[in-house]
Amino acid sequence: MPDEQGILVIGLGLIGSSLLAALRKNGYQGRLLGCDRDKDSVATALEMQLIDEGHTEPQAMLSSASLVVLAVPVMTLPELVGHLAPSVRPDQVMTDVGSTKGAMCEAIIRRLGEMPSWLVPGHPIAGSERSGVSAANAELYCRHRVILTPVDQTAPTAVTRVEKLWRACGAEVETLSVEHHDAVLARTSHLPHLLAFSLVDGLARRDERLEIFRYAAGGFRDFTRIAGSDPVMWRDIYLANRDAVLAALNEFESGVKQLRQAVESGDGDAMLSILSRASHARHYFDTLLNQKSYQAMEQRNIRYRAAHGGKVQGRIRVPGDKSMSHRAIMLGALAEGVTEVEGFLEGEDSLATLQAFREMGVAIEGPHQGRVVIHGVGLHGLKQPAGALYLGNSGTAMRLFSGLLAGQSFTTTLTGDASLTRRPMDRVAQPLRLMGASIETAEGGRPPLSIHGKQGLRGIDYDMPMASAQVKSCLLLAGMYAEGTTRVREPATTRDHTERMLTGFGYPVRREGDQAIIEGGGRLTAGPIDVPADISSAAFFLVAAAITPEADLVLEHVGINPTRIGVINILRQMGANLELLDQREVGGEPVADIRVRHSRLKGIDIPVDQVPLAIDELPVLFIAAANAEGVTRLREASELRVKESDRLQAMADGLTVLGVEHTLYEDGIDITGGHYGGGRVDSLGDHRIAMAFTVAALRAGEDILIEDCANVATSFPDFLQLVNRIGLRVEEQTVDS
Ligand SMILES: O=C(O)C1=C[C@@H](OP(=O)(O)O)[C@@H](O)[C@H](O)C1
Ligand SMILES: C=C(OP(=O)(O)O)C(=O)O
Repeated sequence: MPDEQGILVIGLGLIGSSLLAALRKNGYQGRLLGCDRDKDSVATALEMQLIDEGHTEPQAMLSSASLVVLAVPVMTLPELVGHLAPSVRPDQVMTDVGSTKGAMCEAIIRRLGEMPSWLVPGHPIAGSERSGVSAANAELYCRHRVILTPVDQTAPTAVTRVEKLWRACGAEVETLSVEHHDAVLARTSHLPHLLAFSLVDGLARRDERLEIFRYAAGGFRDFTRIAGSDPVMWRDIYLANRDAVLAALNEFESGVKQLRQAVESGDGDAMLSILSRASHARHYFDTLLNQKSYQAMEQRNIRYRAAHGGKVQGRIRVPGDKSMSHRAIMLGALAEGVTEVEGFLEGEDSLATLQAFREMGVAIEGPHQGRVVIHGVGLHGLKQPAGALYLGNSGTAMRLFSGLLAGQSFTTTLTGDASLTRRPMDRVAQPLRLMGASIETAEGGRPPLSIHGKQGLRGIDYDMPMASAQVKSCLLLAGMYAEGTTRVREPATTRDHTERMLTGFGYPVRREGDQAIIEGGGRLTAGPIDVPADISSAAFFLVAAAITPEADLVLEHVGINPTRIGVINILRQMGANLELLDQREVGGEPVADIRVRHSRLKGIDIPVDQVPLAIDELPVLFIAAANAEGVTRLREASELRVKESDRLQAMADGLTVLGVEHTLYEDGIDITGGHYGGGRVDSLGDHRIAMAFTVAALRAGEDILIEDCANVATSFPDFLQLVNRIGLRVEEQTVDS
């Protein structure tokens, strides 16, 4: 709570009186004072017990408060500040709530010569089309943003006191410069209001009998709700923020022009490209608003509480393969024709890839229940995106994009979240430079990456220093744009989805021993893609069933590409009871239903050739090892240290918490199986670590709390529902951090 000696709110409209209501409700103990020129508003505020004392003259109450909130219209604010300034004491602080800041500050400077140090310009981003003291709402600021725009003269202590005021009402406080605030608000608030006013006015004037209102459907209602707002207030906003509003209007008009052209010429693809980009952006905005996206959730801690024990029984299908989902969008976008994808993974990683192609002008329908339709633009049809492409948490996306963007005629920048920004990108930047690409990285070869177009790539012979399907795929994609032949040699077999899918799209990739070979200058032809369930997601359930007495589980339609089945080979070698049922081939990829039952596991030395084939499944295989008899040894797995987290360290730390005996090495780990307990482990924001420790709870002596699990949404959005469905008891807790 603010430690103010009385808070005075001048202006008892919705904003001012809601602030009073919120302070009252949240337990502010000092005196609340209110002032409004309209004496009825003062009387109502007293009656509603929003204020302890009220008046129609601000001067009369000024000395009784240490903090004053000026909740009056923007146009009258400079005059009021000028009028009160001579009486302000050094211990007093004032703030305002106006929705434009630049013109207000200028007008105050004109009156007073400079901005007073005690005035903190502010703007709560909250409101409603309702107005007046009787609409006061104590929740109005809860989880809403308040933007403060202090200037050079503003006293930092004054800013801190105003921040405290708003935080006490549940608001999130942020600071922006005056100019930045006005430009952002012009786009996000002033422009939409202007459009709503104009649309209703235009339609209503043209429709004498006001038929539109009789037949207006939800769309009209939703779009025009804000046209009911206070006209005087909005006139003042447009007078005050003229230049920024005009700039926003210019951008809007050029967007409408594009859409108009598409409608006029009947260009369905152009329409779809604009509409689907907007629709997706709106849904994305919704998940941010509802705190559903992991990026929004990252601000808070999503914690899993996994009860110890539980059973594993049933028949489930885990979501689509992440590696194939990324590649389906990429090749579909670059193909000629329309690609229909089934089984697409609607996780944040593959959605980031999808969004990036929309930003490069590709029309994509969906995803809807795993179905995506991509209107390919051909190998040379991508358009330069307006800004950097944000690839979230996805190493696969960033590395594969590097290859295909190196072949474009425009320049792009690739960025990602905090985890991706720590991951090594030199492994792709260096060989791409050998092909003639021009790529800049941040220090240490980390993202962001800037990839300059028009470079004229040439094929190379490349010996990969590490077994990485991402590097191999990056170079094969660049190889399509290169002159001559590109050969990539891998030190151990890695997943070959790129090669298979390219071949499926009519672009041949040869295999000679340990080399994948592609010729430049070909083309891709669209075709349907059926993405099987992801064996990396299935792995959590394979281990869950293998370690749990009486378990019997069937996982449907799982991809069992030979370059991905390390987890099956390793578990079988440990003695697991796995059956591959109804093996079949779907769209060039082998698929099976996998039945797993409990059996006694024994420790093994994991064969090194299986490491790349089980690279993402190793964390959960450590849990199998913790439940096996004897020691399981892993070596030559230092790649685990450069994934979403340092997975060797993250797993070792968690195993220590549970009391599982182990020894960590630079490139591996020894784990001795046995009984273990529970405790609080940290996933370090890594989805695979979070899910591995969830599975560990099945055999733990006590519950396991897993911190920082929002990231599970990147690869396995329904994980919690599925584990609970088969018999684990895991609940999600949200902890504000
Ligand atoms: O090509 C791919 O789709 C992937 C390759 C692997 O990475 P590396 O190539 O870095 O080993 C794997 O860990 C990642 O989850 C997906
Ligand atoms: C390593 C992984 O993904 P990426 O490299 O795409 O971030 C993973 O999913 O485990």
